[in-house]
Amino acid sequence: MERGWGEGGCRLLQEEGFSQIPTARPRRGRAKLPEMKLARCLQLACLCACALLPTCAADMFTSLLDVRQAIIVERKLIGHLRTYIDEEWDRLQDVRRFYGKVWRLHSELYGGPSDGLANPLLAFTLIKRLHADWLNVVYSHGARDNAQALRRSLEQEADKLPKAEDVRGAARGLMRLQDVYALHVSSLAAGRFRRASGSGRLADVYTSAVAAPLSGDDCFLVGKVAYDEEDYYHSVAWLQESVERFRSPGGGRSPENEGTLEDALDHLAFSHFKTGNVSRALSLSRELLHHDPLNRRVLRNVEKYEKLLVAGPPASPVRPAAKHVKTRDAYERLCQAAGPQAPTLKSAPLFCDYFTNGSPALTLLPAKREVLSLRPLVVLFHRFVTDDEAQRIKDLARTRLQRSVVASGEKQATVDYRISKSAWLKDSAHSVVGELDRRIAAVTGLNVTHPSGEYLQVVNYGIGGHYEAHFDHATSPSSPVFRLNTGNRVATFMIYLSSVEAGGSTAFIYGNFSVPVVKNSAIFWWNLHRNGSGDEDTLHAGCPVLIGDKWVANKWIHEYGQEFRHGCSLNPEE
Ligand SMILES: O=C(O)CCC(=O)C(=O)O
Ligand SMILES: [Fe+2]
Repeated sequence: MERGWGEGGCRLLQEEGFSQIPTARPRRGRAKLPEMKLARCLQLACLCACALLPTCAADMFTSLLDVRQAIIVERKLIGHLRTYIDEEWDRLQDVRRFYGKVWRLHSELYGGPSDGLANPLLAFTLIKRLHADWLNVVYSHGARDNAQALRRSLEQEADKLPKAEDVRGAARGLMRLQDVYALHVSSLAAGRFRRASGSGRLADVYTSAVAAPLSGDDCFLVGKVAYDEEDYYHSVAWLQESVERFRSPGGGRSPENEGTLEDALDHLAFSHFKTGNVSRALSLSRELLHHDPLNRRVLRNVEKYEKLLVAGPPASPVRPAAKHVKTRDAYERLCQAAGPQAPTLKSAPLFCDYFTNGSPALTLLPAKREVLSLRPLVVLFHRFVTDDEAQRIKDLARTRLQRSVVASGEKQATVDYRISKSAWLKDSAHSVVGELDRRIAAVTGLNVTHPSGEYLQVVNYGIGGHYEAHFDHATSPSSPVFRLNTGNRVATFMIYLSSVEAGGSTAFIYGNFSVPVVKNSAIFWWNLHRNGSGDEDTLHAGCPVLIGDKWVANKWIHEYGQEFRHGCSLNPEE
């Protein structure tokens, strides 16, 4: 929960003389003023409802459980769109019938060899048509009624729709996966999870049964999120993909798109300029002028780029410096290769055994213990819970999940470096919680009843969900960890309640190993030395989940209450 370093502030872009793209661009063909007001009201109504409901669509991207709810919403919308299409289809069939009738009259009777108007019936119907029929067709309420019904059905789901913050969070999740797993962006946009190997060849990191390629507009949105945060390293990569897709046959305009080829070219050009690649900024801006020759801002930029242009190799974008993870390289290496790394294996006398810890509770069914590391001491317990117990715990947590927080001074805060939702379960929630407490007490030999042990914290990760390098123990005396008045968190017992298809390992940065997510197993480690000081070797992280729905449960055990169970010592090495 504690971190030794703070967050960087944010800065407004002020580039002398160059015109950046205005941020609030109107979206084509959508949300005219009254509708915008309605959408705003709906958002406010949702905010009020969210304050009252335990689970709401807020921060949907931070938990896969909430993303699953979005599937239900979209399924409903598909039904409403089907009805709309059917109704509109019938309406257009009627319009077509009217068109056919009038067209036939003109080609066969009015324009024919005999004078059609000589027939008073034809003269009458012409007068009537022009007085009423045409107006009824042209000013029909059918189209409006159908569109209104469709809008109403969307508005009914308003409180369950993702917010701008969710789009940003989901896009940031994709960029995180790109970085931590060194994924090749073109492959990712094509729906494949591949990494460039040393020889430059692409190797599959994960092969998915169904490829889900992204459109030019999908890539535009990811690039735009990066662009808006002045992260031109990511915006260049994603906007380049967007431009290529928008340029390809059939990749152009669609009613559902947020952006166009011109938007992508505009943002990509400026991103290149910002990363020092003026020649690319110039060529893209010229391409943009083909589509939008009178764009004064782009014309001005082209003039300036031409003046700035110097011969020489263009600069390539540099990945933004890590704000949070000082140990980023080690962290990413460990996330990419789950399991013990070579040096640990050679030096440590690691072992596994059946372990009773002298406890009668474990005599008949000993724990399957595997010592993963000696420094820090990390022990894995295989099959610590059953499938049913894991399911029960997740079900209990489901309705209580809230965005996870971390200690920030004396308070708690949501941060980008921990993306998950979590819930606290008391042992009164269900007998299974108390049963797990008893089992944890038996294998650790520690007192885990509240307040010597915190309630069970159940965590569900979101899109690219992770928890960057941190200590579980408090590193500052003002930390909320001390609110229980039972000292610091002396040990952690963490249970994996799910498996994942790829990613999501627990990486011990200084221990130089990572523990893959193995469903129903649990890991235990001491956070404090026996003299009460924090053990820096326990710096650890939850790697981003690449594919899957990761659930863990944390039991944090405090110092007080362990006096006769875990001896103290003045030796700082112990
Ligand atoms: O999810 C993981 O692998 C680690 C989680 C963790 O360290 C925590 O919740 O404190
Ligand atoms: Fe942790």
